[in-house]
Amino acid sequence: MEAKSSQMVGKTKDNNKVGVIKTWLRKHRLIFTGATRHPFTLSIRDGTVDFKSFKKWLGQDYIFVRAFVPFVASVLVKASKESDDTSDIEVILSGMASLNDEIAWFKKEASRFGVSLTSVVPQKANVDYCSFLEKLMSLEVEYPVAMTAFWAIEAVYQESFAHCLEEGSETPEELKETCQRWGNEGFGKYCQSLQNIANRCLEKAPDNLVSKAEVVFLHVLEHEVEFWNMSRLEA
Ligand SMILES: Cc1ncc(CNC=O)c(N)n1
Repeated sequence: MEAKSSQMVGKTKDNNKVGVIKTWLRKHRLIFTGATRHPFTLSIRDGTVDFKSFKKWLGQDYIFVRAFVPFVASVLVKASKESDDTSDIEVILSGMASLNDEIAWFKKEASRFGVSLTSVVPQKANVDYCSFLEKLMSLEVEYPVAMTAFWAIEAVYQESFAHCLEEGSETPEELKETCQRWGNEGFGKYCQSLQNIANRCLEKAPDNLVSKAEVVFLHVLEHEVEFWNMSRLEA
């Protein structure tokens, strides 16, 4: 088999076969694993999680999700203008619909855990992540770049929480619903659809856009790690 450098970017033969995103996942595997196998989610999986940490994450994530809605709406607008495939809209719209359920779920879950969502103060990592989203909402950000960010944001949660439901995990009963929300098979398929859309866009995109999207992907991973880090109680 011909060895191809994993550093090769752009339209190599390999990219066209496995997709740009797969090549990035290989190239940046350690960083991706840092986001999807974080000590916080691993502590959920092994049952040692501190519920205070969980509550802290819950309150912060509610704020994030509220900011995520207009971001997804901005991706929808870009798709309606720039996409050559009408099914993109349907996938993005289904994501928006689940965010509607998700907001209701956060409210229910917060009351179950005694977290007051109206008094949550956004922490620095959250503010930083939300302003990153804000920048991506700009009309100047191209559809393939925004789509890559969208996929990466969803994929980190999917991979993280699916791991908490795998055979051998000892996730506490009270947290299984949370893990199900992002770790279920349907959410996995939705993330795969987002990845397919991003791949298709990236394959047609000029090299400079592909590089830009790769940088955005890495930024998402950094923000996700910082976001999980917030659940540390001393933070
Ligand atoms: C910080 C963060 N990243 C990704 C997600 C998952 N997307 C929507 O729920 C989330 N809830 N929070």
